[in-house]
Amino acid sequence: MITCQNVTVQYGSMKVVDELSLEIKKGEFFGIIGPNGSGKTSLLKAIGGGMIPVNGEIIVDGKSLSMYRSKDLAKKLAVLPQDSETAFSYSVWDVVSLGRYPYQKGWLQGMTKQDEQVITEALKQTETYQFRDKLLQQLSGGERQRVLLARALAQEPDILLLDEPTNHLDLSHQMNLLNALKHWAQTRQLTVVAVLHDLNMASLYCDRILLLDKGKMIALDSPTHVMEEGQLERVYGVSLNRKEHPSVPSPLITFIPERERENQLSAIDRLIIDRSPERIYMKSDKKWKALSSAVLGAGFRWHHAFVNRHVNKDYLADDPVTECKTYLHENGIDANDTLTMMTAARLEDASIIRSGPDAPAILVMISAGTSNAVDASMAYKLADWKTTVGTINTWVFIEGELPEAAYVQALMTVTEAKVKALHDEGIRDPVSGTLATGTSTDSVMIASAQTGPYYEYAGTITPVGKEIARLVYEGMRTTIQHYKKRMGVS
Ligand SMILES: Nc1ncnc2c1ncn2[C@@H]1O[C@H](COP(=O)(O)OP(=O)(O)OP(=O)(O)O)[C@@H](O)[C@H]1O
Repeated sequence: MITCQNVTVQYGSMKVVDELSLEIKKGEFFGIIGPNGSGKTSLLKAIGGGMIPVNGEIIVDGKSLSMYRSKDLAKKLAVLPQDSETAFSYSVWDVVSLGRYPYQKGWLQGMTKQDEQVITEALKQTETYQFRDKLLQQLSGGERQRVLLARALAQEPDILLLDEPTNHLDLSHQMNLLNALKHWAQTRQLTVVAVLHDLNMASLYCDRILLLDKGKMIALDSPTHVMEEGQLERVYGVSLNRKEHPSVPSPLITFIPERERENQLSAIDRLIIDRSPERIYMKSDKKWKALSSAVLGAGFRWHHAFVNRHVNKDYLADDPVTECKTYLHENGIDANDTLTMMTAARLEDASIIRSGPDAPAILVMISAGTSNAVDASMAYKLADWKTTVGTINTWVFIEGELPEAAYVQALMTVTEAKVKALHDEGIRDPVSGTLATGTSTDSVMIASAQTGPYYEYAGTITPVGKEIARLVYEGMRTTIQHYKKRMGVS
């Protein structure tokens, strides 16, 4: 529907769009992204007929743009420019009426009933109908933006060109506008070409995205392919992370601010450890990114503080989360920011050990009781609930930067080392009599400071994985030996 063939746009001798060739399909939501000055607006202006390329050709619906009469082009294509115009002394109704100009036959011909219907519909679609008698100057920036969109819609175009349409709009109006554009593209085959600065909005709404840099095409593809971390970092010159959107299959881009000037002490040395029979409490002035199955703060979360709380074997609360928050509150600990686990195991037996000087910097905490030890392969034979709670809680703090996949590998490494330690300590499932692989209520946390060396993987083949495995294995054995000694078993 729109074809650009070797299009070059210049200001004086400066090329701002450089030999660009592309096709935009009917009914497509097409995004243009790129840094400031990369030529997005210039390309949009050229497609809208507002700038004439010095080279190449733009074809709209099989006809060269240069062959269109201006009224015919205005019926086909409407533009929402970047800067709000300053025709402030017009009423909103009059501004939107201008959108009907291409349909008027003579100078003095008034509005037809149909024109009025189209204007009313455009005002309603953009939620500006209530402003129809107001002057443009009486509206806010975002309301004016929506009136100008209504004017573009009043042209009843097949193609809508929008330059940063969400500028000035609050979150709900941004979403409303983009949802409406997407809906019109899908239901009315409206072709939407939008310059967008917000990469996540572009990722969520566009069928395809053109990434421009210095007037050249860097990529033109679906959001999944264009939103490639390295490519965006090169073009925008910033550090960023790509994640997956939690509920739709679109990439999400998050930016990484320049790091705070790092304290001379390592993140592990900055952990203050407060240990008593009632709890093991670690806190830091620095936040750690943790993946855990904790009672409070489970999943991936950032935390300043960590609590491993001892509870009695007969602990029972209808709502352990609320009970846990109350406990923290009563002890002057901020519940919002504190990862919290519980264990019936005695904390006197717990091990807190640190890696050696030549290994990756890691701190491990393990508390363990094994009265409810279980062999996972026999667990289906057990009753759902046993009152004897032991629980092995394992914390691993890693001084380094880990991608999320490495957290999962670290989790496997911890589990493997734990199972081997239980095996070598001869811990058995009291019901089946077979060797235990854990207890029935174990919990685990992997935390990384996200500063320091980058560890792409954390399986047992890697130096960081080897050290995690060694510390967890040794710490687990020591803790279990303390437990056995106190219980008087060998
Ligand atoms: N009227 C003009 N005269 C001369 N140079 C211009 C003019 N308008 C834009 N330019 C230059 O052309 C280049 C491309 O500008 P353009 O507005 O197309 O970029 P953009 O990608 O839309 O940028 P932004 O994200 O800042 O809106 C820039 O270097 C800009 O300075």
